Amino acid sequence: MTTTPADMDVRRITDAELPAWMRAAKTGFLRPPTVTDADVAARRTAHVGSRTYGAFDAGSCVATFRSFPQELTAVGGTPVPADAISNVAVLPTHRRRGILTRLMSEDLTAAKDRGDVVATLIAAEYRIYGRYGFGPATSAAEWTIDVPRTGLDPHWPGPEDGGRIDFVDLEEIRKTGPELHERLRRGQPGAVSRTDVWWETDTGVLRAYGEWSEAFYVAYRSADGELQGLVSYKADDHWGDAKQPLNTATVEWLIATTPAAERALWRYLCSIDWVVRVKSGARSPDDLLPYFLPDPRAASITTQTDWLWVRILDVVRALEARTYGGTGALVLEVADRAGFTGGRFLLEAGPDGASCTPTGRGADLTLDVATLASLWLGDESAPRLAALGRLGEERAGAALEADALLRTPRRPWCPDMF
Ligand SMILES: CC(=O)SCCNC(=O)CCNC(=O)[C@H](O)C(C)(C)COP(=O)(O)OP(=O)(O)OC[C@H]1O[C@@H](n2cnc3c(N)ncnc32)[C@H](O)[C@@H]1OP(=O)(O)O
Repeated sequence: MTTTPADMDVRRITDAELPAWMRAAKTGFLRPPTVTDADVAARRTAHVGSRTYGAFDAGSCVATFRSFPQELTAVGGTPVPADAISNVAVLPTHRRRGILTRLMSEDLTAAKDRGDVVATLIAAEYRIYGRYGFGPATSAAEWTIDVPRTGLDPHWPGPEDGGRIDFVDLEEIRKTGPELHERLRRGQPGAVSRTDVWWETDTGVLRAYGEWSEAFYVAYRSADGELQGLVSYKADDHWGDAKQPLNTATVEWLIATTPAAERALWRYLCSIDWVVRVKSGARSPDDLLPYFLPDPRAASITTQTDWLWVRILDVVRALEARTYGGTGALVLEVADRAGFTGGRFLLEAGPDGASCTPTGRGADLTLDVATLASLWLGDESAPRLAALGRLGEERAGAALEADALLRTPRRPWCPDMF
């Protein structure tokens, strides 16, 4: 007889259950399910501070879910506490019986009780998370650069601006990377905090996710010696029939705190002997990258997708945490089926911040909490959402006013996958 979630044990796992939990997670993600003692030891370290849930049917682990504390940068630079969700999997033998719904409900309820302002995740498929109040809040684009077509001078010996570019070893990355990333994410709406475990995993200290191979790490320092950019990249080994090198360099991540550092690092990647293609990795859709090239068409977008999904758990704190593009007032009627944070709110916003209070005034705009997430980080256009029927305009002109307040001059960006 098919069991339902009500018959199952849905709870935090014990330490002894970690190997079975990992096997279920790998199976759900269609990865070879083998789990070694070394994998378990690494995962145990990686999970410190996490909330690791499982669903058990007659004692065997059939679903996995994990959340951990994170900070998400709001527009204007204030970090808000987030419940970051990852490792969501239900075995194909147990799908579509409501197990994810039960796990999500437990985790979001706990996050709300803890005082997290939002929950965050990167969705495997578009249609999974909207029903739980998540909306796509940032997007990502990946460019492939055809290096010979860029028009860049192949004789380039290094930055013209007095800065320098050097290889960096793993120890140095572990030392300087976190500090540079902190500087970046505090000024980048949509960016999330990186844990020590992230850096240890990236640099091979912690091998919790299977195979690891060392990337090339390169730093850009400005003329006065300040570290302003880091890139991690790998290269393949592809040669043409007539022994021409046709290698592709693939960026694992590139973080930069100034346009000069971005320019220099992309220029560097396009100057490596043997490399004829550079794949940029997931960038902001309005990244400067193509316009660093004399011929921007040499960089074509090869992937464009939604990226960070946000579930607002506290409308008042979320709207008060950010800054706005102008001064104005709007009444928002926010529907939240799950009951965490819906209601009618008066938003009185200005360039330095806002107040958001429950109100009895008539609504200017009506929207679902998931739609508010798409507006909150400044990525979406309110008139576009109105045209799609996702935003109800109760007062003529309110969508345009919302756009002027909420949308940002540069699009938000989350550099991380988690
Ligand atoms: C943050 C992350 O970790 S992203 C990774 C997510 N994991 C995966 O994609 C791995 C493969 N997929 C799975 O493991 C599972 O299918 C899950 C986790 C996506 C869904 O788990 P389930 O237990 O089947 O979900 P559940 O039964 O609670 O579904 C709830 C509703 O969502 C719908 N739904 C669930 N998954 C999907 C999907 N992939 N596409 C469309 N609808 C979906 C169900 O049809 C159901 O709708 P209904 O309420 O109208 O009947």
